[in-house]
Amino acid sequence: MTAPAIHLAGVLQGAKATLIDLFDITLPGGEWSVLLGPSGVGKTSLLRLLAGLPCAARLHGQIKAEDGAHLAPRVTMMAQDDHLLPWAGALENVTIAARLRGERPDPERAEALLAEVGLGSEADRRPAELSAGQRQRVALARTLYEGRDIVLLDEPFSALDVVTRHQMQGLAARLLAGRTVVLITHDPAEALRLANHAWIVARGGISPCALPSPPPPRRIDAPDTLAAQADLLRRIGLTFPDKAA
Ligand SMILES: Nc1ncnc2c1ncn2[C@@H]1O[C@H](COP(=O)(O)OP(=O)(O)OP(=O)(O)O)[C@@H](O)[C@H]1O
Repeated sequence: MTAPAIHLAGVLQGAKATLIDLFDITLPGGEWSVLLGPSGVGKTSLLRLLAGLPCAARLHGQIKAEDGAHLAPRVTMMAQDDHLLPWAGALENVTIAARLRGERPDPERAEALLAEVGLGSEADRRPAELSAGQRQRVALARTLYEGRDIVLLDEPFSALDVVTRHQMQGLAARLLAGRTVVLITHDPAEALRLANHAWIVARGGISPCALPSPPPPRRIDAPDTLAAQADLLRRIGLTFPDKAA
């Protein structure tokens, strides 16, 4: 089965007020869709609803795979918190979901993924012995290990230094090619590097953003990428003074 498109439509309702007013979007199958928007607007809530996880917000509307099959069994989500088991080493954490499902783990594949995220020599170290960025890379390896058709990434590279972040973006783009990926980020450069499609999430709804024509992963220093980044920054509310202050 190929990675499906996802249709999301409706109104996202928070505990006290509407979070996102009427939206109707389709996230194309087998490509990266990036969601940007202000803190607290409801991006993580949307991802949790997509994953079938408990959520304080309610969607009055629908989320469905365009191929009609159930979403939840085909989804894996990398949350903002790494959610690593504190008593397990990095390698065990990569295979934890499979083991909880009663599946036989594949340590060679897990080791290869840990090596890909630059942690080949840290396989036995527990989360408390790793830096925040290293923990985030273990969580990325765990997400990649799951091998699902639909991959939800909630600010997956936020704890990484700029060079490691660039490497992990390239790795994720390569290893998740052909999957339906939904990425939340606050980083316009990251959005422009990775997005096939980008959306701005706001109280008034969800609207698409224009992207440069070269396919991702794009060069972050290309002139059209930099111009699109300035446009995106304006759209998410940054104002540029005419002269440097
Ligand atoms: N467990 C919860 N109980 C009650 N309200 C919650 C809970 N989690 C989130 N909220 C509220 O729901 C709203 C949307 O939160 P959500 O985490 O989806 O926003 P977000 O756009 O992902 O923000 P950020 O970019 O800061 O991660 C916020 O107003 C938040 O305060």
